[in-house]
Parts: sequence; C-alpha cells; structure tokens
Amino acid sequence: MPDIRVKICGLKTEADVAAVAATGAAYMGLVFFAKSPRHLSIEQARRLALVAPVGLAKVALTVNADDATLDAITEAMPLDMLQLHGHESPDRVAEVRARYGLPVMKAVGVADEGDLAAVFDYSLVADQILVDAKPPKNAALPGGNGLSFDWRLVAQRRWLRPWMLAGGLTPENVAEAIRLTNARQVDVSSGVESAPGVKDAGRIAAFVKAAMMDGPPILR
Ligand SMILES: O=C(O)c1ccccc1NCC(=O)[C@H](O)[C@H](O)COP(=O)(O)O
Repeated sequence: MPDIRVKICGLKTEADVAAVAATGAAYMGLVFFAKSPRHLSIEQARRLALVAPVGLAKVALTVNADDATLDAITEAMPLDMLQLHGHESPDRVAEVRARYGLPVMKAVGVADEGDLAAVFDYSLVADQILVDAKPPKNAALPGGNGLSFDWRLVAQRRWLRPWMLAGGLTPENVAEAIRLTNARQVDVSSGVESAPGVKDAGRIAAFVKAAMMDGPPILR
C-alpha cells in the first residue's frame, strides 16, 4: 500500500478544515492572493490555522510576497510550511527559508520538457517542489486553474527533494496520475470544489480515498 501524502489547497471555512482533517490528508493550503476566489484575509486564515488539528500541516501560499507581507502572515498564525507560487528566484527562496525558519515549497509550472530544468534548480534551495501545470498566458491566477499538464513529462522522476504533483487533479483521475508518475504527494484545489472557492466535502473525501488507493497510509 503506497504512503501517499495529500494536500488540499484553498480552504476557506472551518468546515473545510474539518472535512480535510477527517480524511487523513497531510496538508491544508491557505491562499493569500487577492485575485483568487480562495483568498483569505490574515484574520480569516488565522482562525483556520488555529482550528487545524495536530498532524494536518498548515501551508501558507503567497505569490511574489515581500518581507512585510510574509512577516504579517507568519507572525499572525502557526504555520508548517510556506508555498511560494510566483516568480520568486532561487535566491529569494533561500532568503525566505532562512528568514522564517520554515520549510519552503516552491511551485514550478510545467508545460513541456524545457520547464523541468527549473525543478532541478529550485530543488537546490527549496525543501519541496510543487510540480504544477503552467498557467495559460494572461491567466488571472498562477495556480488553481484546474488544468493538467502531460504527466508523462514527470513519469517516474526523482529529484533532490520531495515533490508534489498538482494541476487538474480530481477524484476521478488522481489514481491514474499517481500510477503513471509515481508521485508520492499530490495537491488539489479546484478538482474538489462545487464552484470556484467552494470546497465540496464529498469530493475531498473521494479524492483522498482515490489517492490512497482506497486505504490509509501505512503508519511507520
Ligand atoms: O488556488 C489558487 O487560487 C491559487 C492562487 C494563486 C496562486 C496559486 C494558487 N493555487 C496553487 C495551488 O497549490 C493549487 O492547489 C494548484 O495550483 C492546483 O490547482 P488545481 O489545478 O485547481 O487543482
């Protein structure tokens, strides 16, 4: 039985946190990006972070955030990881990691083979890599678009750091995505929503169950 770790991104309510916690997912994502339907104010995010149970890692997602923004987020709530989802350079990733003392996951958008070099480059400085679909040109959001990329590009890949597969995953396709890529971690946002920014508890449960191949991870 594979030990798959699941991240459900873009939670907005305490009910979302409870729904995610009930499934055995490993991570919950809190989005700080004003244009997103999943955006949270610091106070809203703080409430969710405070009700998250031990064992459910709280990931704060930002896009090209400056130090003042990251200071405000990290001072307001307990967090387990920072996800950088913009055009942060490798130097900026290293700087954020050192400044906040939290693990950093850098998102890398993939559309073709040429994008994979960046996964290697960032794996030298980040703790984890989120291998996500590259957003279409002029997309309003850099992530959370419900679009997949060709999973064969990352099939059976190994990098220096743990990586997470994202982009267009759903309860219906996640088992096949894991089988094809051998990803040990998966991330989803719009695939478990009933409308943009509205999480669906039934789809969250179905996603985690499908990702874990109908069983819980082996406890070690
Ligand atoms: O989800 C958002 O609204 C978002 C906004 C700005 C930057 C990143 C965002 N999401 C990043 C994620 O980690 C998503 O879970 C990932 O891109 C997969 O999204 P989806 O294809 O909708 O499952």
